[in-house]
Amino acid sequence: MFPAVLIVDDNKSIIDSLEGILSDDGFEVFHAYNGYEALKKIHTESPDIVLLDIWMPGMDGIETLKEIKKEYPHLPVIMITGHGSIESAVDATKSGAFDFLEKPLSIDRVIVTINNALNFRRLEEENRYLRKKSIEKHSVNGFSAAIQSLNRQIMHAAPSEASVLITGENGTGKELVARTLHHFSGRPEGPFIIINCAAIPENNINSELFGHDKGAFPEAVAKNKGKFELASGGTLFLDEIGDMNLATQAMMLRAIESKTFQRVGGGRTIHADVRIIAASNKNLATEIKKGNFREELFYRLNVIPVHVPPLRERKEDIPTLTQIFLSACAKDARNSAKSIHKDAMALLHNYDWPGNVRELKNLMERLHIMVPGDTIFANDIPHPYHVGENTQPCPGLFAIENLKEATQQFEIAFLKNKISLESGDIQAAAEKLGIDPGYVEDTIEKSTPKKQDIK
Ligand SMILES: Nc1ncnc2c1ncn2[C@@H]1O[C@H](COP(=O)(O)OP(=O)(O)OP(=O)(O)O)[C@@H](O)[C@H]1O
Repeated sequence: MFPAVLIVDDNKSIIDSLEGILSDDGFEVFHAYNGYEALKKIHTESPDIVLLDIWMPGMDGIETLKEIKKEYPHLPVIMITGHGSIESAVDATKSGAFDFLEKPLSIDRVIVTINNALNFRRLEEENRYLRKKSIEKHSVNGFSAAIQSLNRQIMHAAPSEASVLITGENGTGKELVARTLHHFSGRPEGPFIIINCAAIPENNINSELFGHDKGAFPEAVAKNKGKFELASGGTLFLDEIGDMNLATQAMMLRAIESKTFQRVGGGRTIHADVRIIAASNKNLATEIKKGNFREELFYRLNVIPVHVPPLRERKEDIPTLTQIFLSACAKDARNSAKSIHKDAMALLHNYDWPGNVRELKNLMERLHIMVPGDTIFANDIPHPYHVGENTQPCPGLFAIENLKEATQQFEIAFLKNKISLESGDIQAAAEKLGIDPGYVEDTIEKSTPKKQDIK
């Protein structure tokens, strides 16, 4: 398909000559003699680019540009200016014009500028597409009340410039929350820079955070920007902030408070336009009491506290997350997503997930690869996850010397396991085993110590 260009000029001879040149170069060309007509043509012909004269009677080029940008913010517009009207052209670029061309028009420059604008538009579209994909990929998924409330907090906190402190166990999704905050902030186009505070080598920390000038220390053979500077215009994510040493905490506090810093070996004060988001899996209040964390820094970071609960406290999210991860694996591998049998799901439900969502995601990736069929059954789930199924059903079974007692112990463990696979539903477990639910209930009840039995 040929790119379509709309030329807007009240001067017929300019339209004619541009139309001739651009048609010869393979463009589809439309024209309009004034701003009103241009807006209509954009609506009916959907051009890929507009060449717009600044000086026109009635609605002039700048006004037309503003109207175009209101409705079609991504449509590139190149202004055509008379000789000596550079100031208006600069105004136009401030109002969203891609570039300007000065009369008399040079054919080469017209073609180059149009191609630049089209390339830019293509890149922008690609960028928007990738951003959308990335937002989908980075959504904090789950229908539990806890996740719904977390998403509401994210939406409230994101547009503000205030610091956010995210707490939660490993693998609960703290980095994901930080990325989502950045996506929905007022600076989504800016960089998202991560500092893993637990992983920076102590001897290098200043330079890592604030950069260094050439010659600052023997290894500094060239100037280097630190993470603070790299995050300018975007978000700086301080992961595992609880592991930052006290001296670095003091420097960090100074930089956050003054919004300025200096490179190592550099005298110049650099302004940092950075939004701070921090995360910790440690209880910082406890760390303050122990003298490991600066109280002032805590208050600086904790302007908006956000807690991500562990997966064991929101097990109702497991089916949704499982499905999302299996679909993502299938999409990456370009094959179809596997489903999970309900016995396998019961196992996932019984497990406590110490590694939280990361552990669930890793398990799904493994099962997607290792399970040959379309369905993941309970016996496909690796053993550590068979909680309640008890690979060691009755510890000490062989130490029992009485056959009747050993049989009873085994029976109890066996029944408990089947009940847990049915998510606690005795009726369903009994039905599967083809026995009377009353019998199952009695057996389990007999095995449960009564209050008066507990001395
Ligand atoms: N609610 C969720 N929906 C979808 N994916 C999630 C969710 N929560 C976490 N994940 C995924 O789980 C993995 C671990 O999450 P993340 O790295 O954000 O955890 P974390 O709390 O920052 O971990 P750590 O404390 O170890 O740094 C990531 O791949 C993330 O995309």
